[in-house]
Amino acid sequence: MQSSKIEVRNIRKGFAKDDGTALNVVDGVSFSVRDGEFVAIVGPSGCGKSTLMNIISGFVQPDQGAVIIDGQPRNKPNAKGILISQHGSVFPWLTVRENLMFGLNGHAPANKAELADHYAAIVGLTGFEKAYPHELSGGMLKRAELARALVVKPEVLYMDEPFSALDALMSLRMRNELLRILAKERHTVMLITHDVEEAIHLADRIMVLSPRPTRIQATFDVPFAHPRRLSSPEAQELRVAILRELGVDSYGD
Ligand SMILES: Nc1ncnc2c1ncn2[C@@H]1O[C@H](COP(=O)(O)OP(=O)(O)OP(=O)(O)O)[C@@H](O)[C@H]1O
Repeated sequence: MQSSKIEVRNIRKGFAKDDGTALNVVDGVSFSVRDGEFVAIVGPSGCGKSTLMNIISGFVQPDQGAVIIDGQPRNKPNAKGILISQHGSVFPWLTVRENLMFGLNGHAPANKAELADHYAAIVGLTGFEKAYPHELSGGMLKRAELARALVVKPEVLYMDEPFSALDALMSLRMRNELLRILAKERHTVMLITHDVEEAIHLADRIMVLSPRPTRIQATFDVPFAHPRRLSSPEAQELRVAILRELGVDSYGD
């Protein structure tokens, strides 16, 4: 039997509104993620996806419920799980290499630099190790973010709309890059995305969240081997089924 890497148990979360009433956001969400599994979460805008991800990665405390990682309750972030958010997290005052070295404790400085350059190379940033974030294009910045997350060898990668700021072509390139890296270095991944196609391209399983207060409305396995052909009838059928759950009629199916 495969072990559970992440267990999310009946999470509930609300926020206090200015008028003193409560905004109920997450309304009893439970699921588990296997070690090495890639799970994508899609849901309507504002339903509570980021709140749920922030709770699972330990940045926000739930009002009720628990997150269990490797059998241990999780209530604060740690280096075993890295969150890549849509806002980005590289330090603008550090170079690419320095950003990558930042999270590496317990290594000699020369080893840190070597590791940093290795991961810069993995994401295709060779030659830009000494560049500052403002000198990079949007796509390169996302690569730097990804390298910064991977260099600490996280057991879990939490990705909240990581490629949403990129144009369609660059986003597709980044997905392929991510799949290439994951084929070499297996991580457990949780991805939040608006993009159903992105979820079908990348994930082993896709959970559809309901509108706020959110619950899991449907779960779909993605049983297609990589590399995936998103234009295949099976992938298109899955896309239509997921969009239907999201209340969107798709044409051309
Ligand atoms: N710290 C907070 N304080 C008050 N309200 C919050 C807080 N964080 C989130 N919310 C509210 O919770 C709801 C869900 O927000 P959240 O960002 O989790 O949704 P989302 O599904 O990720 O949205 P989007 O699809 O637009 O990225 C929103 O109505 C938001 O205003």
